[in-house]
Amino acid sequence: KLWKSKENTKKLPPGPKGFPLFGSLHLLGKFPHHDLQKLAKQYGPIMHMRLGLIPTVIVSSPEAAELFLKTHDLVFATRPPHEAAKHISWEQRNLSFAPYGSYWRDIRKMCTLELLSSHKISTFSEMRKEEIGLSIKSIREAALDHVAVDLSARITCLNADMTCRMVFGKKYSDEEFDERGFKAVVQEGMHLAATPNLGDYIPFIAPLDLQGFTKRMKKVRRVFDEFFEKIIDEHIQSKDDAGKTKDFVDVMLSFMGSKESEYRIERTNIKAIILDMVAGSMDTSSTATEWAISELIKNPRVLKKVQKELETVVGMDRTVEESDLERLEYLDMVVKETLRLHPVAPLLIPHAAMEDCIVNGFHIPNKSRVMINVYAIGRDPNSWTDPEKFFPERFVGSSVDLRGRDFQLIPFGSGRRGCPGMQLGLTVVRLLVAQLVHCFDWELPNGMLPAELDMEEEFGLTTPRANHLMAIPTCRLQKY
Ligand code: HEM
Repeated sequence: KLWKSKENTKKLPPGPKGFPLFGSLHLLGKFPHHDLQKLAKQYGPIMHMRLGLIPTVIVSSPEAAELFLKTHDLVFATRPPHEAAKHISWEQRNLSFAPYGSYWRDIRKMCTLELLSSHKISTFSEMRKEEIGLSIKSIREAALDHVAVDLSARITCLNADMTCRMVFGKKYSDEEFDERGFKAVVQEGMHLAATPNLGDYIPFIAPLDLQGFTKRMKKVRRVFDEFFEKIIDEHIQSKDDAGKTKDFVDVMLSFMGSKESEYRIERTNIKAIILDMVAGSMDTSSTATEWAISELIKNPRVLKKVQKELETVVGMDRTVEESDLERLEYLDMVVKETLRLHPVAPLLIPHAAMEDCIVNGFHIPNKSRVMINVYAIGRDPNSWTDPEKFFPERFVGSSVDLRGRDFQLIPFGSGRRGCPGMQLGLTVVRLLVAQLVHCFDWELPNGMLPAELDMEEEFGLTTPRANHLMAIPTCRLQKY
C-alpha cells in the first residue's frame, strides 16, 4: 500500500488507460503515426500509454521534442531492447540499435569521422555520377518510346547500386547473394524490424515466438552473415589494390585488430555496421526521392519553378553536378517541404529512458520507450500555416532548417542519436530529384490528372509510397 501511494504521487503524462497485459496495443492500426497523432490531440503533446507491458511516451510537438532531444538528451540517448535488432543485427551491435555507452560512442565516432564525413562521401561523387548517368540513359530510352517507367523501382535500384559500390566497392548481382535477391532480403529484414512483435511488448513471451518472427529473423541473419563473411574475405584478399578508392569495408578492416587504432572492432561488429550502412542508405534516400517526385508531379506549378531554377543555374547544355546543389535554393525548399510532409521515419527510431526523469512536470519512468512523432510535428498547426499543403515557399526568408536545431522540422532526429548520414542522404536526394526533373518532363499514365495521383503510404521502418509511382518521361535536354 505504502509503495502504491508513493508511486501514485508521481504524475505520469496523460494517456489512454489500456487493458491488463496488452495495454493500449489495440489502439495502433495500420498507420501507428496517424493513430498516435489523433490520440495526442486528445491527451496532449507528451502522452503516456502502456504498449503491452512497456511504458511508452509519445512526443508530438516541437517544444516537447526539444525537451526530450535537447534538454534531457543524455537521459533518452539509449535504445530499447529490440527483438529484430537482436536476431538480425548481431545482438544489437549495430550503430542504430546499440545501447548508449562506450561501444556505441566508439562506433558512432568511427562512422561519423571515417565513413560519413564530408570528405569521405565526396570521394564517391564520381561513382554517383556514373550510376545516375546510367539510370538517366535507360529512362531516356523509355522517353523515346513514350512508355511509362516504374519510377519507384528505378529509384530503389539506383540507390541499392550506389550503396553497394560505396559500402562493398562493387555491385553484386542478386544471384550472388541469395535466391531471393539482395533488395528482397534487405526489405524482408526491414519489414520484420517494423512489424509489431509481441515479444517486444510482452518480453516474457518472446521465447515462444508466437508470430513465427524469430524463426524468419534468424533466417535473414544467416543470409546476411554468409554474404558479409564472403565480402570481408574478398576484401582481405584484395587488400593491397593500390589506387582504388577505399570502400566502407576496406576502411573498417583497416581498424580491425590494429593496436594503433582507437576503434576496437572485430568481424562481428563490422558485419553489424555493414548492415546499418546498407539499411541506412538504401531505403531512406529512395523513399525521400520518391515522395519528392510524387509531390512535384502532383503540383505542376512547383515542378515548373524547380525546372526554371535549374535552367537558370545549370543551363540546358549539361546535366546537374553535385557542385551545383548549393546554388539551388528552391530545390532545397522542395526537399525540406517533402521531408516535413513525408518524414522517412515518422516515429524516428525508438529512444529509451536510462533513468527516472521529470519532463515538463511529468514523471517519465526509467526504461520507458520514447517515440517522437515527427509526422505529427511536421503537421503541427501551431508551427505551420496550412500544414497539409505542399508549399515550399513557406521557407522563403525563414531560417528553419532540417539539421536538428529547429524542432518543428526534425526528419533526421536531433541530438546524440540524430542521423549521422544526413549529409550523404541530402546530397543523394537533392541530386536525384534535380536530375530527374532537369532531364525530363513527367506525365501520369492513362490520362490521369496530377491532382488524382494517390499519396497513400505504407508504414514500416521507412514509410514509402504504398503504390509504385508510374510516370511517362519526355526528354528536355539535348545532351545526356
Ligand atoms: C534522406 C535520408 C535519411 C533520413 C531521412 C534519415 C533519417 C534518420 C532518422 C530519423 C534517424 C533516427 C534518429 C533518432 O532516433 O533520433 C536516423 C538514424 C540513423 N541513420 Fe539516417 N537517415 C537518412 C540517411 C542515412 C544514411 C545515408 C545513412 C548511412 C549510410 C544513415 C545512417 C543512420 C544511422 C547509422 C542511424 C542511427 C544513429 C544512432 O542511433 O546513433 N542514415 N536516420
